[in-house]
Amino acid sequence: MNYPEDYSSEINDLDLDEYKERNYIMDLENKILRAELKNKDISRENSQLKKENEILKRELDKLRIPPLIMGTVIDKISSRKVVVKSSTGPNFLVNISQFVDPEEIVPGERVCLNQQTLAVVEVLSKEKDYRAMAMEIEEKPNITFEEIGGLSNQIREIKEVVELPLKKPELFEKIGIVPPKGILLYGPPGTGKTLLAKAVAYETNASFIRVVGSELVKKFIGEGAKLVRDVFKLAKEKSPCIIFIDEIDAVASKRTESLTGGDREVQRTLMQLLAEMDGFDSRGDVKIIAATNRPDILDSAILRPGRFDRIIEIANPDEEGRIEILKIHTSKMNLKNIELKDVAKLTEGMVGADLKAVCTEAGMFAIREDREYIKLKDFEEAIDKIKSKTTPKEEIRPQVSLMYG
Ligand SMILES: Nc1ncnc2c1ncn2[C@@H]1O[C@H](COP(=O)(O)OP(=O)(O)OP(=O)(O)O)[C@@H](O)[C@H]1O
Repeated sequence: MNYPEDYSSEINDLDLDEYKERNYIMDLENKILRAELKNKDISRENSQLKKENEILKRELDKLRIPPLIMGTVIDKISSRKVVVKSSTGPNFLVNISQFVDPEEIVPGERVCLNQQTLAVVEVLSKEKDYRAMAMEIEEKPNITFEEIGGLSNQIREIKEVVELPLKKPELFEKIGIVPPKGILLYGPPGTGKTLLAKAVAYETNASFIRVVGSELVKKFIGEGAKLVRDVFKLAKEKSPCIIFIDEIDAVASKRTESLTGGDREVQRTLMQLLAEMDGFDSRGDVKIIAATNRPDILDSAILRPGRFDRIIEIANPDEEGRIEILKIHTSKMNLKNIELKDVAKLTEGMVGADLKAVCTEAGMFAIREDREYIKLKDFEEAIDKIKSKTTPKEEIRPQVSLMYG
């Protein structure tokens, strides 16, 4: 069919308008798609930040909770009033907080008192009692030496002084030497001291009890020495057992002349620790591993022979060490064109805990970009992020005179 000329140009105009409109719609659709992707990204980041916020809030709450006083119920006067013998000494007639079921409170029960009001705010069950007593108990921690990077010399030494006496005590008897009772690991935070102690427990089929020095003396006022006694008692029950005392400097720093109340508490706790160590047989199947970031402030009494008489440095990892640690933490990650040597070069000064954080963070960068593999750029960004959060770790060594009393 033939159209008059002016009619066909009308169709062309129509086509052009339609074309423009379609382009405009496509443009809008693209914009919507990009906005949706951006929105997804932001909400993913938002939920990540929310999670981080939750964790930080919980940490803050923990820090805000004032220490509680522990005590034992002696007598129940009425449904909401009891006499409690506090761990600090005196007996108190106190109220039971409305959050506690008064039925649970019977004479002999261990309870926690609020420091200000002295009201009973918590009842400690036997199991909870131990937990609250700053002990973390693991029947058999699931960490092997293969999961620890860059510490092969230290692992060899630990094997000699802890594993061998536990596995072959008769060897020491035959030769006629006494294996060390305790070893002290010292080095910056996050270098793998706890990891090492756990791996020793795993390799020797021992249970693992972890106590934190600062919690022994600060969590429950007046209970430090009793906690130490309980730790050793429990270790004997659970033997073979590794007792791991983290932050030992909190209970074993050099004695000062004038003692405040808090210092006296620390002193009592330290004395109990020394007495417990002196009292047990080094050929037995309880071994003590202590850790500190501050060997320079330790009281020489704890380093005497028969106590912590092996001192092992767990220093910042060197480049080889960092490669080994990175290998461990990236073993399940999908890496593309990455030489761990290059990553190790960029992470000078970082410890194991930082390197683990770098690996996780690099993975997060890939996820944020909806990628299923991780590239070097993710690591570079992750390193920048972790470096901006951490301060360089100082190396502090024990004074030689301290090492041998
Ligand atoms: N040498 C290492 N090899 C592999 N991973 C490590 C190493 N060091 C640290 N890490 C990682 O960092 C985490 C924290 O390390 P760990 O708790 O053992 O350090 P730490 O020296 O005990 O620190 P702190 O002094 O703060 O208690 C470990 O769970 C592990 O994931």
